Amino acid sequence: MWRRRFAFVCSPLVSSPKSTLIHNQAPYWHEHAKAFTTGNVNSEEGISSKVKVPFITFVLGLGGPGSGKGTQCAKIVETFGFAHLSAGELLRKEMSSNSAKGVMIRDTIKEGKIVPSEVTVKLIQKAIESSNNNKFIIDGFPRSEENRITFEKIIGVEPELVIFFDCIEEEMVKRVLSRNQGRIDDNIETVKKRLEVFVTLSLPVLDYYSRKGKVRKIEANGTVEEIFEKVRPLFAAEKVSTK
Ligand SMILES: Nc1ncnc2c1ncn2[C@@H]1O[C@H](COP(=O)(O)OP(=O)(O)OP(=O)(O)O)[C@@H](O)[C@H]1O
Ligand SMILES: O=c1ccn([C@@H]2O[C@H](COP(=O)(O)O)[C@@H](O)[C@H]2O)c(=O)[nH]1
Ligand SMILES: [Mg+2]
Repeated sequence: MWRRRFAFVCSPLVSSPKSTLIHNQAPYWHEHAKAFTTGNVNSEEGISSKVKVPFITFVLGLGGPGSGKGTQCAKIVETFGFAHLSAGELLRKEMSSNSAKGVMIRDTIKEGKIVPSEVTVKLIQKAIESSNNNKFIIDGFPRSEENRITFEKIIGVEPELVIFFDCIEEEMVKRVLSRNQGRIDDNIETVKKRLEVFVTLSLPVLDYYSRKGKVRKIEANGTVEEIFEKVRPLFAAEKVSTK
């Protein structure tokens, strides 16, 4: 499957001079590219411009819990055909096993803390590998600078676009507490901790991408439709490929 996908993956963005592929790192895509492309790799320069890698969009968890990341990602998927990778969902699936790792994930989520980066990145990596899509919207990740650095080291790509759902705290808390999906972290104690983690660990990620000019802030207090009408133009813009 990986071979087949690599043969068809084609993003004008990543093969342009503006490519955000991180040369000198990129071990993950680089290794696959070497294995599955037909001689376009120049080993001295890293990945050549002809090598295709998936177009990746991150939606960061910088809007905080309940800011509407999952809801808006679902609409982006429906409208623009992205594959939705929710880091939180991947972790929740993994935690349902009673393995030591599952228990560790459960305890971490319950405390509103961040699961070790390697665990989350491996789950994301597996999800990308088993997908037939070539563009991914990653919801709620990276949660910290350490997450970001680990992702870039292992996966070897940077996001084209970072959408920040900026929602007032009162509204976020209200939404989370009425979500009613049985999540172990949807209670006031954990929400307070998650908000703290958001400010101390996730905001620096937003700062990092802001300095690179990648962040688009969406005011996320209105209705789902109102918010999506602000999201839509980001994907219609020339810069973001939805092909
Ligand atoms: N604009 C909105 N207005 C009212 N309710 C909303 C809006 N967007 C999402 N919701 C509802 O709020 C709850 C939280 O939304 P969602 O799950 O999308 O947030 P999230 O940012 O993914 O949160 P988390 O980080 O906790 O996963 C859900 O029950 C969702 O249906
Ligand atoms: O990259 C991540 C994403 C999530 N977590 C943990 O999961 C919960 C819930 O995440 P949601 O995105 O809100 O569904 C989050 O509070 C963290 O405990 C993580 O560790 N790393
Ligand atoms: Mg969510």
